[in-house]
Amino acid sequence: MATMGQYWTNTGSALATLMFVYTIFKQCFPQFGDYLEPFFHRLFGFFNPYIQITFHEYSGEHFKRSEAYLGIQSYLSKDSSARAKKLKANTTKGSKSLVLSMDDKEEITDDFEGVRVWWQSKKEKGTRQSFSFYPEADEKRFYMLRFHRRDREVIIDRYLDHVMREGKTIELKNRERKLYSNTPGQSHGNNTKWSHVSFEHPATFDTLAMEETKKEEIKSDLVKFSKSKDYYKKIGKAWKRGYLLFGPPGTGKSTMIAAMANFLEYDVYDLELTTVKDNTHLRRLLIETSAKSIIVIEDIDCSLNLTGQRKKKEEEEEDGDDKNAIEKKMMKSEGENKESKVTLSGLLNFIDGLWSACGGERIIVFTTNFVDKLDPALIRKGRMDKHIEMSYCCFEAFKVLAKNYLDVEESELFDEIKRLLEVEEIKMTPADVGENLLPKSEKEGAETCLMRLIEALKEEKEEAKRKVEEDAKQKKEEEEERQRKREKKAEKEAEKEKKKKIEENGEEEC
Ligand SMILES: Nc1ncnc2c1ncn2[C@@H]1O[C@H](COP(=O)(O)OP(=O)(O)OP(=O)(O)O)[C@@H](O)[C@H]1O
Ligand SMILES: [Mg+2]
Repeated sequence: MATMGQYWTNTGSALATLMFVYTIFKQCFPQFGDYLEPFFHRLFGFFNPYIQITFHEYSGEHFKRSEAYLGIQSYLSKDSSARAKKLKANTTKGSKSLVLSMDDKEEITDDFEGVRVWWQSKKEKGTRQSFSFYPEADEKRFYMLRFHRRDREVIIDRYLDHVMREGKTIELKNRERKLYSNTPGQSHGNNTKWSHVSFEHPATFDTLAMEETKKEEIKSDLVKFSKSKDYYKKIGKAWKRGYLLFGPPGTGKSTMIAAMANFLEYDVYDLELTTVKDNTHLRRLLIETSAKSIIVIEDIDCSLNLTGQRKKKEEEEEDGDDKNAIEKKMMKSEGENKESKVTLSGLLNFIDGLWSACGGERIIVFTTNFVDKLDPALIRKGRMDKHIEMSYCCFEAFKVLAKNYLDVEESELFDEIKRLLEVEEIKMTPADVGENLLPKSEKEGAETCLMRLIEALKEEKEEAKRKVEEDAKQKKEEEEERQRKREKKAEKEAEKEKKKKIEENGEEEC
């Protein structure tokens, strides 16, 4: 098959001859020039049935590289690296890897719906006359697309869209993902702004300790969401989804968020509500988030006074450890957010108000240790669409951790661990299980670590037993104390009654 280059050489010489004849003719018979020009144009068109489109690297605005050029570069990178003989390797801003593209004057073909097109990478000298230390800066690069004029419709209507779409997908895949936070250091007036670092958390669903079925369910929910742009449009809903992750500390809520972000290749916005000044500031931060991102609010139960009145009432009825933990968290958050005026309704608007639809393809995640303490309005379905309980380590989750930490899939010690977790129902968080499995020195083998875990589980059992006994003892003491108080009160009442009667009798005698 002749390349476009060869074709062009042949056609080019025919056209050059034609041009030469036309120029001579115009010089000899200038009076006929105007009449014959359209005729010559048609003749040129006859010899050259190919149409060409150029895509320049800089389209003029603020020295910004043209989106179309970058899209084409990404699109062609996959074919170029396989087929072009001369390649250029570039690092693009925000890209995590080298982008390979064809070098200048290289040509590759592409086929689409049975139509063949030719792409060429070209450069031309700029028109600037001044001397430059950087001759390259004076060169204008562009891609040239050529196709037969009979394919015009396919190319204009569908192929260019296809190139842009595919190019964007490759760009997104190559981009360096970011972790944003609204830290007080980055402020604008009184309002904090997003600042970012590159997102490099290694957690994945493979390393996440959780039942396989639950993991699969979450993964397919995420995939369904990420592919449902048209569906959300059809049902008239903004393209976003809310997840509520709840469970005790150390059960993997934050790890799950990282796994979700890595799975979908989304950016993460870690929103610290306590540094948000008011609802307007919250809205501004929302508008500044990009699509394909997860917006996270950790420990929503202790973010601001969102659970306010309801919480106070319930806390009065609360007993035991939960109460102390919440009080501590609330006191901490109250100290932190004296300045913040974000309200519950402001936050609800953030999740599903009119502004929440800008950008699209966003996941909002709340995490909490105390799901029962949250206002039902905040977590109802439609706002937080999926509630995921992160729980203590089960045997299946332990096996994932054993594989991650020790590369062990089978061991005689597994039976004992299974018994402790399933029969004895010992509660240990994946964080604690992981800590026990982590080799503490070069010499420690898998068996030592598994033994340590067994000991820790047994200790945990003893500890739990002791705690139950202590709780029972404390309850008993409290009950005795209450009983003593009741008796004391009754004694006082009786004495009062007696005194009253004596006084009444004395008055009668008088
Ligand atoms: N399900 C899990 N799978 C794998 N590792 C886990 C899991 N849960 C906890 N870990 C390990 O324990 C550490 C703490 O977990 P993580 O921070 O995700 O817990 P958390 O539920 O967010 O806790 P908190 O409520 O205190 O924020 C992680 O660094 C991770 O290594
Ligand atoms: Mg966490």
